[in-house]
Amino acid sequence: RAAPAPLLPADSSEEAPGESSVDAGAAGPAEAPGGRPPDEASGTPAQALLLGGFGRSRAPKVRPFLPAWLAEPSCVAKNVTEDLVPIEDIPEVHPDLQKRLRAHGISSYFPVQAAVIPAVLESAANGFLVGRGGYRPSDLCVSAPTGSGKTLAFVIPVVQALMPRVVCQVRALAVLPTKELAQQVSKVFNIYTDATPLRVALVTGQKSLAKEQESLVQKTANGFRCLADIVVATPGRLVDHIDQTPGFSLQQLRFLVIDEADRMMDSMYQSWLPRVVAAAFPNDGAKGPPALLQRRQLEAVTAASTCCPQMPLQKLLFSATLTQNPEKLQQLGLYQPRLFSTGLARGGTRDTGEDVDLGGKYTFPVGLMHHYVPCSLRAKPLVILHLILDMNFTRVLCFTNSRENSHRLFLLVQAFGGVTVAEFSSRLGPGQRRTVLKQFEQGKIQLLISTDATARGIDVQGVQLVVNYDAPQYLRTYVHRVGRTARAGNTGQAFTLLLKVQERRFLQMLAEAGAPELERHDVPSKLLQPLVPQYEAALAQLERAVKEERRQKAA
Ligand SMILES: Nc1ncnc2c1ncn2[C@@H]1O[C@H](COP(=O)(O)OP(=O)(O)OP(=O)(O)O)[C@@H](O)[C@H]1O
Repeated sequence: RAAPAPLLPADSSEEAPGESSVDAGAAGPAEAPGGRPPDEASGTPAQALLLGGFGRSRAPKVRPFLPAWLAEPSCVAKNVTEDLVPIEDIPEVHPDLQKRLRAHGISSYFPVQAAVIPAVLESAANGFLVGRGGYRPSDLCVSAPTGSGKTLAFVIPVVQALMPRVVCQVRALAVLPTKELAQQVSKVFNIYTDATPLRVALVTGQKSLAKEQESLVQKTANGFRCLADIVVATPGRLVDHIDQTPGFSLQQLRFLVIDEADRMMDSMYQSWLPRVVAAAFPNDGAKGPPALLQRRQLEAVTAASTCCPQMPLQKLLFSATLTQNPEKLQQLGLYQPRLFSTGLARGGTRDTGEDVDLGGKYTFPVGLMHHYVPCSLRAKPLVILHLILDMNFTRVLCFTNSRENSHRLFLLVQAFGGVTVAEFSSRLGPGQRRTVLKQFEQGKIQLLISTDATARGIDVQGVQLVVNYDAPQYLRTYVHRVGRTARAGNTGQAFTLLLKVQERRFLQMLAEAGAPELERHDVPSKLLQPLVPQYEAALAQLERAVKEERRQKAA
């Protein structure tokens, strides 16, 4: 079996954990040190069949060759407790916004904010209609750990850049993968636009299309009036409005924020971006002399193309797990991109050929402690009950890999009693999901059992513990799940329950990602024993509940 060497191993473990560790024995001939072909290096004649020598050795790791902007990012400190920048040290931020920040208990910027806010403000230094010196500003990509304050890193400069606008038009669009996340981001925009004339609209499908249309445009005697400066949307609903809302125009769009950018590039979401970009340019193409500041589809940058200032469409990408795969990033059509990163750069640059290794593949919050619990399939529910009942955690977020698993575990814990428990998955309607999250935030729910619907971006204060009841399949999923705790400089714990067969691959996947070593946490059976009688009664009750649900479904 000759496995081709991965072109871009930087992303491989994300898609298929463990596959990056191809052993040399199976991988076929690899190049020997010094670049000689293997036969020559070993002195073995070509075509010779080697008997014995079955020792395994690791195939040399292929280093990705990255474009300079990816290989040489602007480095951002990752410790949000140490590298704070007092608000007054960034005087470019409008005094009203500074006041608002203080009113919300923020006296210093986190490192990612201190780096990104001035960069975005600089690109709008001459007003939002043209970039500095009339040139189109760079698109920005930001890769920083979960809970490091990426939301404010775009909210503050976008609000400030749009504050002097005279006519209401959609000038900023933030696209997020889920309704809950979009709602969370629109809340933050609302806080900072509150005392300004700017209006924020949320389009996620939580309300009817007609209701959302009413918040976007108003019919007038001679056309339509725009009612939103900033639109926060999920991709599907956004495309619905592009197609079906008369008068909804993105032709004045100045900022396109793509939060959770790696997720938004996944195949299921891909088609929304070309639709938005097409909607941001005039329909009549590039024929005829352009009107002042009229945007034209980007061609080669030449003296002629830069002499007519046009309103830029600047893309701002954010994620804790931003891909380094240039092919994936290319789909976004980034313009002279700039990367801010807390430790992503690896790979050679064309100029120096040197490696820039800033640590692991992704960075984790400094206050996060990672553990794993070796256990059998049967003991899993007991282990989670032990963690909650005996270790006194009061706000626990527990992830499973499917909504069925979430539901059953929820029914089981509920039947066991003694824990306030709820589930969160697509089984619930949007309204119910909102209520559950609110109750969890208010501390009314001790254990929230969830699918990956809450794995990304959701910012719930005070989560002390994340449990991976089912081990996540992908590295990215792990990063986001455990990132629901230890946010904004707080500490937190993450426990992953691992079956014997999962242990080696999982630990290897995390080691390759640069996660701090997972501490092994054994739960001896004598600690679980006292829970067994009540647990068995709960199992019997679960069986009855599942049968009843099946009966109701069939009826
Ligand atoms: N400068 C600051 N000082 C104190 N708290 C802050 C600051 N900036 C942000 N926060 C708080 O930190 C928390 C995490 O911020 P945010 O949700 O923006 O993180 P994030 O980097 O987007 O995380 P994720 O990758 O999980 O989406 C929020 O509760 C936010 O209010």
